[in-house]
Amino acid sequence: MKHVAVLGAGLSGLSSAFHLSRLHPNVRITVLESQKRAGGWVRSTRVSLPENYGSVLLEAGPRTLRPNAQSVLELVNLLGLKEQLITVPKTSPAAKSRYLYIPPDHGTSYSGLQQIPSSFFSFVKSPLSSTLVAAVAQEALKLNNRAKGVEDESVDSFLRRRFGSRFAETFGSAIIHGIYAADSRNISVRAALPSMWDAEARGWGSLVRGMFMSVKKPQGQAYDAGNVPQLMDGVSVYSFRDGMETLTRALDSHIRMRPNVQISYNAPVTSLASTEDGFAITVEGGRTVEASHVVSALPTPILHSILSPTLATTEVNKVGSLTANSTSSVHVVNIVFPGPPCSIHPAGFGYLIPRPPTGYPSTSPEPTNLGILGTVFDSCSLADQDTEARNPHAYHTAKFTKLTVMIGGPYPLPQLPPYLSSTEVPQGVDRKTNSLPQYMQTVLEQLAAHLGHWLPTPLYWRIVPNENCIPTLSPGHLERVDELQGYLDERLGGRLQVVGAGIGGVSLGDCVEAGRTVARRLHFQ
Ligand SMILES: C=Cc1c2[nH]c(c1C)Cc1[nH]c(c(CCC(=O)O)c1C)Cc1[nH]c(c(C)c1CCC(=O)O)Cc1[nH]c(c(C)c1C=C)C2
Repeated sequence: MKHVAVLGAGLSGLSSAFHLSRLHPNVRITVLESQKRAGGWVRSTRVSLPENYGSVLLEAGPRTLRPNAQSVLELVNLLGLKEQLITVPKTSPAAKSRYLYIPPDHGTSYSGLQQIPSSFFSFVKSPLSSTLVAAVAQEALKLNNRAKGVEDESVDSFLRRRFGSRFAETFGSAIIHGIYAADSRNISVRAALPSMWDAEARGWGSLVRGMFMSVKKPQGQAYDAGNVPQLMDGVSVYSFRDGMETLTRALDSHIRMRPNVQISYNAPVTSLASTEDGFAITVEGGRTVEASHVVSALPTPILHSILSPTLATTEVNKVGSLTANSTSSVHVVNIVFPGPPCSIHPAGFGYLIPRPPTGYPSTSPEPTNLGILGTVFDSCSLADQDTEARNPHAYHTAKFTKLTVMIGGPYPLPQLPPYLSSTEVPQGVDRKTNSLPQYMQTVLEQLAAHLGHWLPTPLYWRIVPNENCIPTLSPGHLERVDELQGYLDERLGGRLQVVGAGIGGVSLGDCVEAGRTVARRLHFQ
């Protein structure tokens, strides 16, 4: 019997195991996960609030999905999750109103929270419009300035080349903070913005021209999504009543029930060696698993560390690209304030903060600047996760407001306080000093400065350190992936497949799609 070992039970590993078990019911599948749970960076927790505030659903990682990822809609259908969906309409403020926070020392004539123009009214009002209009108008008239033979470049250099430096520094750097928590000068444009790269080529050097030219859409694959795509009509983003972990928990439970799948938790892989007819996989503690095929959904540096010691010196170079990308670490700070969202922040998605004009500090953060990348106004999109806030007028009437501050990425990470949540602070300490840890005091001071007003003492807060959570897909990434997969296919006959955020893209949709594709790519004679 053929036996596939899936390494890692984050979303990519779970999706691989799910689709493998569906497509190949006669193949044995073993999932090896280093942690005590599946789901990787997707973690949703319901926390009880003090007094009579009820409970709140908090996300430590990704919080929303976009409806364009067909492979995720398929999972929603196949796993029976339709009843648990929470959708955010395109007409809601959370979809329409997005902000940039421009610090006073940014070198612009305007500062503070500025709405990114999305309607005629906001366009007339927003000082950002002048930067946008000038950049877009000039781009359409600019000659082709992509140097011959250039196969990739950074998002920053691409946007600078086409839209000018102000646009790249203000919008480009902020968007890349929101997706990769990284410096836009280190992110591959072909990996991050492939449609823009293609539009430039299509429009004889102009993205704006290229956007107006029709593209032949590739024949869509058939996804078994039932009526879920119809439920997504007019939807901007979506999640689930019990948070994003609904998806990974459902995958985990489904896979565990399949007769051909076995999942081992607390089973970190320490070595992966190819043998005559497959692989010998060593798990911490000494257990060896023999498999005919391997799907690695591990972070690429970890795959490198378990694979390279088993290779000959000449071969180690060939898999060197597994360590070519660095990773970003982010402190996710969930805060719950008493009072309705309208008393805390403007209606909208949240805000992103561009890169400082002087660049990122290289040493530990200044006491007054923790390196905030942006803030998400969770109550505006995900209030339905919290019973007490679930009503159409929640923005004005909810008892509490939840938001998330994102810290770190290209900034040096601040030192964590001794207590990582308000419930961990020993009662005596809190009562005596009646104060928050310095870290949280600074977060609240900075947040108040961004929002332009005083903030009440939070009902609850927690800091979740996410070490190395997002790979920085640097220029040349796609080419390196092609070379790596080519080498592995040639050397191992396609029996080792590599998936995951560090290979096929960092969005949840990318991860699910990669698992689906790998199950179709593996052939068992
Ligand atoms: C831990 C923090 C994360 C930051 N980025 C990601 C995580 C998990 C991953 C990520 N964020 C977005 C995407 C794009 C995919 C997509 O939805 O198409 C990815 C891969 C976009 C995004 N960023 C934030 C939110 C709420 C979203 C969701 C979609 C949307 O409505 O646009 C907020 C946010 N994430 C990070 C920061 C610094 C930040 C700041 C507001 C880092």
